[in-house]
Amino acid sequence: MSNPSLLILAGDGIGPEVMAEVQRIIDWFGDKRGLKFDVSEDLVGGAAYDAHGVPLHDDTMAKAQEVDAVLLGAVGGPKYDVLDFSVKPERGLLRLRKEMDLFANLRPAQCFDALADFSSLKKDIVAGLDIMIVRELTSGSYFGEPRGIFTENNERVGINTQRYTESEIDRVARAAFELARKRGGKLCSMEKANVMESGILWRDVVTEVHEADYKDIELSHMYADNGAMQLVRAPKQFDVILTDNLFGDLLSDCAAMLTGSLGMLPSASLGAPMENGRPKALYEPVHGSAPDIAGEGKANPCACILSFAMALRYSFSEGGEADRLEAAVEQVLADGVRTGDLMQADGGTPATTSEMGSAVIAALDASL
Ligand SMILES: NC(=O)C1=CN([C@@H]2O[C@H](COP(=O)(O)OP(=O)(O)OC[C@H]3O[C@@H](n4cnc5c(N)ncnc54)[C@H](O)[C@@H]3O)[C@@H](O)[C@H]2O)C=CC1
Ligand SMILES: CC(C)CC(=O)C(=O)O
Ligand SMILES: [Mg+2]
Repeated sequence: MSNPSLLILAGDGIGPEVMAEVQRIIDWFGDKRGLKFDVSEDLVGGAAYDAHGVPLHDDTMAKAQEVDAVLLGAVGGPKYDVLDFSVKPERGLLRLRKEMDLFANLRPAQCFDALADFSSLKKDIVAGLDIMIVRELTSGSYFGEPRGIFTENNERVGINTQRYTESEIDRVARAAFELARKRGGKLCSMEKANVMESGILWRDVVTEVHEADYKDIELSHMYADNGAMQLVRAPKQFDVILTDNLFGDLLSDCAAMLTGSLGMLPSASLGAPMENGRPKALYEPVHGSAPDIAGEGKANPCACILSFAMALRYSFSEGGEADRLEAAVEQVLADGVRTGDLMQADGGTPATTSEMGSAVIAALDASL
């Protein structure tokens, strides 16, 4: 039988820096655990634009459709801000998400004990925090038509459209209810049903799905603005949060700071099952290309490393190995190893991106 296939799209800014550490960890699993992958690499975002004049080449898109999973670093950067929106780096990522139909974006926010002091909130509010944000990823404001910058009455008008169909809400709601069933049995759905028709439909459909198939789950609804406030007031009231594309983007960056740093947050973008029964999948950190620290060896690779742990769990049925990798990251943090984003007042050991990667590998070795 052939090895499972992985396509690595490191992208821009700190993307290649954090992905280099993940590649060392992939090699470790091959050498030490006999878990070998057929790894190929390609370009996305600004890197693809520089090479091909488009943020995602058709050949790369085709490869992404064929592999068992895609790992992505990050896209974008100030160099590309002047580009027409149709070829901006971020469009490459949006195209991947849309054409792979990765409708459920799982963004766990977990506060490791060693980082409870780094949160923007008091330790007792975040210690032990473990929530899962399920963000709809292929529709809503980032994809709705019409979109563009038009001229009306001699002035420019920028338009984006928040659009959701029942079936789009239904499928992501089911994904979130299934997760809630495996976790704490609680789901909070967030929208703005008070001021948006798409929010009214969202609330209706989530309620219908609940009534039909998930009555064992405790369902609540919350306006997303209150949700943002509750998330920083008392985050442990939540288990699974279900929300749309735009609100999910904002709420998950907000949740990042509960865990200590945006550099800690992984994500899995999942679609419908493939022939092998595993979902179509792309794994990527929640953070972007961090141009302010790119090229300096300062980036925290943990978000990308933990995204690979999610790949082990969801794409390769290797829950035990995912646990091993997550425990290694937790151990390294407990040992006080700190990239710059985690350096505050606890006098930990400063680490570069690659020193953090080496520490995780040492912890993996110690786990054998
Ligand atoms: N999935 C993706 O590829 C995403 C791409 N972007 C793009 O990235 C570019 C920069 O966007 P920003 O708004 O600055 O967001 P960002 O997430 O790149 O950075 C925000 C802040 O967090 C810090 N940060 C992020 N990741 C870090 C890490 N691993 N270790 C240490 N510090 C980290 C950065 O230094 C910066 O101060 C833009 O072009 C944006 O469109 C933004 C978000 C997601
Ligand atoms: C396409 C991305 C740049 C949007 C974003 O910030 C995200 O998905 O987290
Ligand atoms: Mg974002």
